[in-house]
Amino acid sequence: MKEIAWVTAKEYEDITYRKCQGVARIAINRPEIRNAFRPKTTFELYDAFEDAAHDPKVGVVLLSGEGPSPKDGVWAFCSGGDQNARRKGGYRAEDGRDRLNILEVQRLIRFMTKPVIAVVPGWAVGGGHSLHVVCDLTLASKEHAIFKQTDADVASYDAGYGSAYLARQIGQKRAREIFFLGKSYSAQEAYEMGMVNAVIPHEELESTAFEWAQEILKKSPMAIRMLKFAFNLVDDGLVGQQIFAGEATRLGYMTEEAQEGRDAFLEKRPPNWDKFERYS
Ligand SMILES: CC(C)(COP(=O)(O)OP(=O)(O)OC[C@H]1O[C@@H](n2cnc3c(N)ncnc32)[C@H](O)[C@@H]1OP(=O)(O)O)[C@@H](O)C(=O)NCCC(=O)NCCSC(=O)CCC(=O)c1ccccc1C(=O)O
Repeated sequence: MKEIAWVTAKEYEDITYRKCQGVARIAINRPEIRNAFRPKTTFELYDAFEDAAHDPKVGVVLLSGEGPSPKDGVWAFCSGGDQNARRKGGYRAEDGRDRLNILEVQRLIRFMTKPVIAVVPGWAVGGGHSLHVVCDLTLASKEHAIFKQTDADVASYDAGYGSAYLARQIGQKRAREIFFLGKSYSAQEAYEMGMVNAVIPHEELESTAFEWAQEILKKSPMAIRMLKFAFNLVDDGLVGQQIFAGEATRLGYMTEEAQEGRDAFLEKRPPNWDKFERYS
């Protein structure tokens, strides 16, 4: 198996952040508690995703979990909100305020122009399950990935992408079963349901994810972002329309016609539209 020459992009406490050949890899690094996230983790995830979103050299992001746990050797992608940090108004941050800021991370994954691949080496549970759902693609460890929704066990409910969008992926009956019963599903079962793209031998999981990213990087970045937002549009309502239309505006800005509009304003003259085709 070829080693990937990851270079650390930034040091954090709760996550790792690396880059290599157009791919960014962000991983939660709290393996002793199955990579549960506290507000600090989500602040760091947001910061790293923002960097990856705006780095012109990055075209694909991998989201994963470090492991295995030094305590018992078990692998995890993420086990959701850290229940130790949970208070009445959300998850207690270092500033003493209670937050639900994983939802901001979900939106960034959803709305960024680049595909995000969930690389699931072990448990994907609760809010960790929702995180894989919101990613564009999911690759799962054949031996260690387990998918489970425990939200209702701890009186939580991701009522957005984690549940309703999951139902768009695998159907209403299956999604309701996952949430209402909270059973564990293997990578193969998750694949058969349609919420996992491929089941990969654990040893090859990361290299396969990297290869998938390299395949995506061979495609037109414009086509990839238009496709991502086209896939999102129908489920994202007016925000989906806004984002897709924003990309259409970007393409419009690239035309001579749009440049004539800008130039005419700057030159304090009426725009000359006559030279542009009025397409039927
Ligand atoms: C993940 C398990 C199924 C793994 O089981 P197992 O392999 O048997 O390991 P354990 O012995 O249970 O766990 C090892 C160790 O880790 C600790 N731990 C595990 N998960 C968590 C956690 N989420 N928080 C805190 N600690 C955790 C566990 O206590 C053990 O510690 P020891 O000291 O070694 O004993 C199993 O661990 C499990 O079921 N975990 C809990 C899963 C869970 O219920 N997660 C929370 C779901 S709710 C949620 O995620 C909401 C967050 C969210 O996305 C959201 C949704 C909607 C609005 C807002 C939000 C938001 O912003 O939060």
